[in-house]
Amino acid sequence: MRIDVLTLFPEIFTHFEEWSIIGRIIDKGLVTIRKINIRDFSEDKHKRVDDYPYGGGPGMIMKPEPIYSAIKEVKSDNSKVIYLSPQGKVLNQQLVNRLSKEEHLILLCGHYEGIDNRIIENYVDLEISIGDYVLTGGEIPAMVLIESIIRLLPGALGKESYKEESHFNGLLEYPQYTRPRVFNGLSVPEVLLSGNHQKIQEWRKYQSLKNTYLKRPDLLENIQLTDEEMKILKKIKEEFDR
Ligand SMILES: NC[C@H]1CCC[C@@H](CNc2ccc(C(N)=O)cn2)C1
Repeated sequence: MRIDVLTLFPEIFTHFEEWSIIGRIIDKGLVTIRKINIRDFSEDKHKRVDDYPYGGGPGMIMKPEPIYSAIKEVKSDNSKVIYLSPQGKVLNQQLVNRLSKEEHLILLCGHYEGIDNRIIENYVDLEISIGDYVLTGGEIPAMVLIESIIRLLPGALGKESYKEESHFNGLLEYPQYTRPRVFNGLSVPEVLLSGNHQKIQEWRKYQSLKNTYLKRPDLLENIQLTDEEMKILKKIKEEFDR
């Protein structure tokens, strides 16, 4: 997979590319990430990339030409141009899974008050939001998007491979514990020390359903539960809906 990030602040991505899992996935050659400085595509002698908004109003707007030239430079037939913005489709694992199958992603990071709408309307394939809040630039949302996607690439997660649950099968994860057995007088649930894998699996499924029902019941609307899971959920509702 190829990812090109169009940004005015390429330096923010330097450590990101070397950091932890991202660096390892890049070193494995599973993805190449390029930082394209939009300012390099500004034609005017002052290298302007922004200008005052038509119709007045606060702040500056990113000019369309430099962005268009940058997109044209990197775009090919199999490219998807993604603009990170609060107006985008809110990112979830389903969308991440879908994007992880793409060959070439071009991530456009906006800044200031916005980018000229003619870019969004005519050259952006997909607007994505990482959540309902506003940031100064699209760079951090771009990093969130990149990490969520590339960790799914085949071979990305080696020994630290994820379990199905943490891979977000739609339910929230069960509680996790490690040594010591007793910490500040708090001990680990006995079942996890029993070595009884059937019981451990049942306990974990119960905990996932309980966590999801108590913390994010909305997620349960979009999941097809098995008969077994429905039975467990019914028990949980009786227990907690007193
Ligand atoms: N002023 C609105 C808009 C103008 C153009 C630049 C964006 C960058 N900021 C972002 C980008 C994305 C998100 C998100 N939730 O994914 C939040 N913030 C902000």
